[in-house]
Amino acid sequence: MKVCSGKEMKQIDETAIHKIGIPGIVLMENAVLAVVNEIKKDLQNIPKANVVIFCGQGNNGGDGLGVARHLHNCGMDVTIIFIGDPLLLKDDARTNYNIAEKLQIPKIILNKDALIDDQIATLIEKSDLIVDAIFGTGLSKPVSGIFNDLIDLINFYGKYILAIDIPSGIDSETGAIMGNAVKAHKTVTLALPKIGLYVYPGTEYVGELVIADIGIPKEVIDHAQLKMNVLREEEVNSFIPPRFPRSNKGTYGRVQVMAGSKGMTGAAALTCQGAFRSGAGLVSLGVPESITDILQEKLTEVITVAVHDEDGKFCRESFDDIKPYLKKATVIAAGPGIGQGPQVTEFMRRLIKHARIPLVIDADGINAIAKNIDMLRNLKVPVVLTPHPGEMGRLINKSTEEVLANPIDTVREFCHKWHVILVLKDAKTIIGDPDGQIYINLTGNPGMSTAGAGDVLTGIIAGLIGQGLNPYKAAVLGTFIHGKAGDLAAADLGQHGMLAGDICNYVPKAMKLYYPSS
Ligand SMILES: NC(=O)C1=CN([C@@H]2O[C@H](COP(=O)(O)OP(=O)(O)OC[C@H]3O[C@@H](n4cnc5c(N)ncnc54)[C@H](O)[C@@H]3O)[C@@H](O)[C@H]2O)[C@H](O)CC1
Ligand SMILES: [K+]
Repeated sequence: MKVCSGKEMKQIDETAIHKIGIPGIVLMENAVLAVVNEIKKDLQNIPKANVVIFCGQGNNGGDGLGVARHLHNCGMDVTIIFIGDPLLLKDDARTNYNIAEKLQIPKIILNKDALIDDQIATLIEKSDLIVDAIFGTGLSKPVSGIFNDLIDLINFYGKYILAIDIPSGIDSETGAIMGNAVKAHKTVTLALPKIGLYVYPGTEYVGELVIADIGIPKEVIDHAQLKMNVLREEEVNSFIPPRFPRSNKGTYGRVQVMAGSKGMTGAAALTCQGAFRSGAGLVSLGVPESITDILQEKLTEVITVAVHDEDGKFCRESFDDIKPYLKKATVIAAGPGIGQGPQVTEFMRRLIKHARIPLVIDADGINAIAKNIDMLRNLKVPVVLTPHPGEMGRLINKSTEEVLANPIDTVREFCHKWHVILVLKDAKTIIGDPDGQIYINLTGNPGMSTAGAGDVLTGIIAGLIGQGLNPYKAAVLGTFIHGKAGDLAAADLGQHGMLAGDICNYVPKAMKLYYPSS
């Protein structure tokens, strides 16, 4: 599903109004009715519920004023708290204000210099529900003064809070908290979800997210050519590579894994298992000679190929040994547990230079690239890199903090510059492609912060590419399934003790949720 910034939403809104001819008040009324619908569900067991609606002087406030009218009509006890100057209201918001005034819905007007007295606190304390319609996508500067104090007060009483479009105080494009923000239990976002609802820290203020259709034509949304996306549960099935009744192991690809070093055999094993668990037909593991026996012992289904070894690590000559096997493979997964050093870097350089099938590169494979970024020049095949923020920082000579301060732009710029697919792993993993498309992943949990989880992801993505999925879709689906497997593992075992191997073992069940015939 497409996701947008406030600016993009405004543009879409204007196209619907001015080019298509849908009156703005129709869109606002659709928004209002969607919010009212949610409120009725939330308050169904409370007769004559007490609702306080905080309204700003923009269109978000206009939505809130419309909601006040409908709830008043249903017999609820509604109070509007309007912050700002009613004379500055425009168009549709003014219309809803005038209607509320004619209906004499109880209202308190606070100008921006007003003092918040006990009356407001008492109203909040007595309420069954608070509606936050102070700011929506039009938030343009940090929240201060009376707005800041009101937000503190709204959050203080622990009442059920429903935010319209986006909790007031969150930047719709970056998810930044602009000084202070309403901590909602539910957010009803209008038309398309806003980026800031999915990105930290804003995402922690959203509560349950409801996406409300307000009648903007599909054509208008398509025309906007939005680049931000989330993969929603109902879309997953269309990404999963099919199983065919008449097929054999060759149908589902051969993944060539290059992983492991002395003391790091587990990384190689998990990568191979990740590939198999996501549905790969064959997995072959190229591994430094001295640790081959250990991996043969660990891995029953995997073919192992011993390659030249220097101090238990891959080296320049390892590539010559693996070259004949690359001809038979569909995709390469390289990097987990390979360690560091000049020989490892040289191995990675040769692998990237000569590969003629897609590559998925993780961990020390990425560190090798960071030492010699020129390896990424003139790529002839799709390359998927799966860095965590630290590895990402090394790729672009920035600190982890700098990467985390702006993860989406970081991904976008790197993908564009180097023509690669990037999976920036974090609590909300971001997946970018060279054309500027970005997915924010919504699955996963803190239990997945455990050694080896990344190796499993590398294997899953490679396994999906092996089954014929295009590498970007494989990166998006692989990240989603990896997170879902983690969620299933956590549901069964709890977050504290789950292991990377558990995540791997739940991958088949995670895929089965979206491909039930398997
Ligand atoms: N998605 C749609 O198609 C529809 C959205 N609707 C709603 O409209 C808002 C966006 O409305 P807009 O008027 O552009 O902005 P806001 O209401 O968010 O606020 C603007 C208002 O607030 C002032 N302001 C901004 N930041 C601050 C600040 N930090 N301190 C004080 N004042 C501030 C600004 O100057 C303006 O006066 C969208 O979110 C939806 O809720 C439509 O109702 C339906 C169609
Ligand atoms: K709001």
